[in-house]
Amino acid sequence: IENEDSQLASKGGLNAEAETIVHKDVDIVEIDVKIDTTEQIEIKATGNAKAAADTILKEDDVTFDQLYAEGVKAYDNQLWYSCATKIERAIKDYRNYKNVLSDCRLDCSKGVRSSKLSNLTSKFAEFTTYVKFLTAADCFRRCKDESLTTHPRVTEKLENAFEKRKPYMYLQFCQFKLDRVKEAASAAYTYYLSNPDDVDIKHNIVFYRDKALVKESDFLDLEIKPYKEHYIRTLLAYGNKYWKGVINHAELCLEDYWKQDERCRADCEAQGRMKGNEFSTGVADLIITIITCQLNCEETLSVVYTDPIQFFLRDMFHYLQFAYYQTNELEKSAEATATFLTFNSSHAVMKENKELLKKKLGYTNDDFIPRKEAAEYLNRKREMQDIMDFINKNYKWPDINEEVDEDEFKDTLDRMEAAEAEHPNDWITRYEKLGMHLIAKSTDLNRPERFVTDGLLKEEQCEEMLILANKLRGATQGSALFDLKLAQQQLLENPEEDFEASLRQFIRAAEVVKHYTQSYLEPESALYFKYTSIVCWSQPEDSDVLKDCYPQEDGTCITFESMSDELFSDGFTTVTYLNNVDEDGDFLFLNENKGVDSSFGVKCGRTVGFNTGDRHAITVPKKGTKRCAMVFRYTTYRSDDEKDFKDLIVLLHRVDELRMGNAQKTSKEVLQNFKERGVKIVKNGEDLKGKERFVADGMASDEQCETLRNVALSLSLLGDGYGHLVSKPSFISPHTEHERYQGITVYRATKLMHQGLISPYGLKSFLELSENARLLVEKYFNLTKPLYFDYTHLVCRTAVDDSKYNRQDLSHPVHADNCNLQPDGSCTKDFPAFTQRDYSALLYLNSDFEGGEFFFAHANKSEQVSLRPKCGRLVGFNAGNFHGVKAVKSGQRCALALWFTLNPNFKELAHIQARKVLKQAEADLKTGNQHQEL
Ligand SMILES: O=C(O)CCC(=O)C(=O)O
Ligand SMILES: [Fe+2]
Repeated sequence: IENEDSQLASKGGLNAEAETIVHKDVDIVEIDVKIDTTEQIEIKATGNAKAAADTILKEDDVTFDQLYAEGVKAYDNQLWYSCATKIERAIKDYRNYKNVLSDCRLDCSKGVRSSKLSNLTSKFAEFTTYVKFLTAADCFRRCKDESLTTHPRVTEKLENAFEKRKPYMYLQFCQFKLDRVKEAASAAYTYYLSNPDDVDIKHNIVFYRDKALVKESDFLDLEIKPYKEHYIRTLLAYGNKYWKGVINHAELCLEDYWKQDERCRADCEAQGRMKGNEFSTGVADLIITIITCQLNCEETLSVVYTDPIQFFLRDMFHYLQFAYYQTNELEKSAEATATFLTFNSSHAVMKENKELLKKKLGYTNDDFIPRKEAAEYLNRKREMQDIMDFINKNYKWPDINEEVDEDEFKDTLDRMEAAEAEHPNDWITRYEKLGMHLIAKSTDLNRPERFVTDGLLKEEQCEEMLILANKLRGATQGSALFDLKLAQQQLLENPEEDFEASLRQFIRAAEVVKHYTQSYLEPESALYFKYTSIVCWSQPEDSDVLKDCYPQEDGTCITFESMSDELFSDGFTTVTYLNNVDEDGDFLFLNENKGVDSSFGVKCGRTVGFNTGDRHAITVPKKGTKRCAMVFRYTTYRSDDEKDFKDLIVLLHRVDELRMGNAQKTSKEVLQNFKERGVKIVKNGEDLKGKERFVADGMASDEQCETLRNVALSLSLLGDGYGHLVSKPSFISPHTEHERYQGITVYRATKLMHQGLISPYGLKSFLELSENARLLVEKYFNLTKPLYFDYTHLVCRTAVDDSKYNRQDLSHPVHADNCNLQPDGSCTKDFPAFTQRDYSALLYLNSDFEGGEFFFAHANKSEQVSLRPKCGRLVGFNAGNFHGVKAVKSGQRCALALWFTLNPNFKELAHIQARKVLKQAEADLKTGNQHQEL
């Protein structure tokens, strides 16, 4: 029989764990305990009169709250004996108290103990639930009253202290002072297990071991539960190949485990407090807290030392299976096998073991019956998980300001105020969601209107913008400048498409930064561009030119005296960096004494905003390094709006029209051409119940589908280690946790081809299929203006847990691609939707998966018509149509997703670059040249 020996052995017994506690050799001569006693002192608030009375009360009547307070007092007074006994008794009484409560919960829920209300019934359904609560409450209170002679005063703080084993810290010290070193060592160890990060306790343990010479085996966990002890002994016996011992302890471990699990779940009822005064919402939220707590029991109980042990419960059946096999109790071994497999049915080793047992016992599958307790346990766990999955998807969680009661009201107000300060307005919050993160605001930066925000440009946008920076005009004083005048001139001379696209990127980036700035500043009137440029700084040839002046972001260098001391009412500046500068190159906000108020490093996408009159400077980067940024100036006067900016836009349109006009073919011609190549329109708008919709088959061959699928998956083959090249693929789908979602853009694919990780053929297919799709959509809808790629994404969605779950969710919820679908069914064309998208298409690459149908939907999100994807099938539609994707229940669904725009400003630059790179690669292939760096 096989067994993952190494895996089982490496679970680590007592020794392995003990090492982590005591290995650090710290030299301590005197034991040093720091205990903050202030918080315990206030526990004594039971009142002096009562405390005095307690001393004459029978010992049994004193409860842990008082015992603990008295113990701490004795500690303060250095009465070590009293301290040790009081604290020990407090611990015992607390344990007893907790046990009574969970016994009561269990007895009441099992009906072992009845309530005086048990005869109360109602024929009305709505009262049955009430009666159930009433009966349970009555039972619990009576039980508590009967079982506890005196009632402790328990606060949350006190309970936390006991749960975190804080009394053991005192006990440890008092025992030590009484020269009971072994007891002290165990108390210290017990405290350590719940507070493994506590440095003091680690030192003390080292002291006990090295200086007081306490044997490792004498460090006992004084709070250990029987099942944990049996677990440890199971492992020890297993290590010694003492199979009878393994069986004995593993069985005892499980027996106690089931009891502890029941208790743990029952104790969850004490979790959480009811919020608000609305019955249904208060109770419902509480129920969710309870279920969440119950789902955590497995992890809580699997902590034997300081961390949860993975597969603790499941692996007990592995030990049992193996031990029973060794002692030739094959039926029991088979039972353990069956039980293990209910935890994990696809465990390879266990499956092999099962086959072996089948042969030996002449068993069929039906003879493998798991243990009842385990089967029940797992059923319950799955049920709870399903409920919570469903809740997480569909439940309306409380809003912040919903149902606040008096006490909480102030707190809520404070929180709202804080949130308000955090997010100056709603726009900024929305930007944050897009990864644009405000890292410092004016209140942090000492002067009004200053801010620093990260993430305003993506890495690829920076790269594209640097292409423009490379066309910079003459260096004066170490800075060089690119402005829109120069851009226009160059475009006229040489209207290349990639230059055109870079300029469009620049304009778009400028618009984003302007919008962000305006949102942040909330000026009375709108902001207009006054000046837009790209400035790069590097060390000047002659370092003297920077000697008596402060280099500025706009490329100038001025004296401190010529800096303005006043903020302008109508001038604002932003600087958005285009590259990462590792050393130097910092941005500095200055104060009136020439000092630095604050400074920031330079990285792609970071944006600094300030009033144009504000004092600032930069440090010039070290030799050989360039520091580039887009520098924009704004005004609040419309009449000052930058003329160059507008002229450039007009010019770009003209250049584009000219190029497209030359290549235009009629729709009829193009569609005929597609038909001849085997493309068939299989469904039109009428079939699909919507105006601008169609389905075409034959848009890709099996071979092309396969090639594209490989391109889509090439990223995940990379794994880590290419962090500089690819951001980690997002493995969990943004839409559902039941699917993995991997995608690749044209930009990434081009980079990967350059690295030799995707073949030129792969990239070529990617571009060709995209272009065919674009052309078909443009011509099918008979558009009179050219249609451009806006964004192209090759994506696979993979079911992670196969069809085990009866999934209620969608692979992609109903949405439109260019607006925000509102609950009332309307769709608003505003931020953060990609409003520039006019048409969408999906080219499917395979059909060997379950579920995953595409569907068009009504405004209320219900299904209208659905389609099964298959290789070569294309669905094209107006981007305003509502649509979604059903759950991918098993297997992997890959598609080429394409979004198009009629606005040339949003042209996806990556296609143009990719074509260029590909052309070069093909030429190189012919001549046998190596690729050159991008
Ligand atoms: O994959 C599909 O069928 C549709 C995906 C989609 O609608 C989207 O990504 O916006
Ligand atoms: Fe979509």
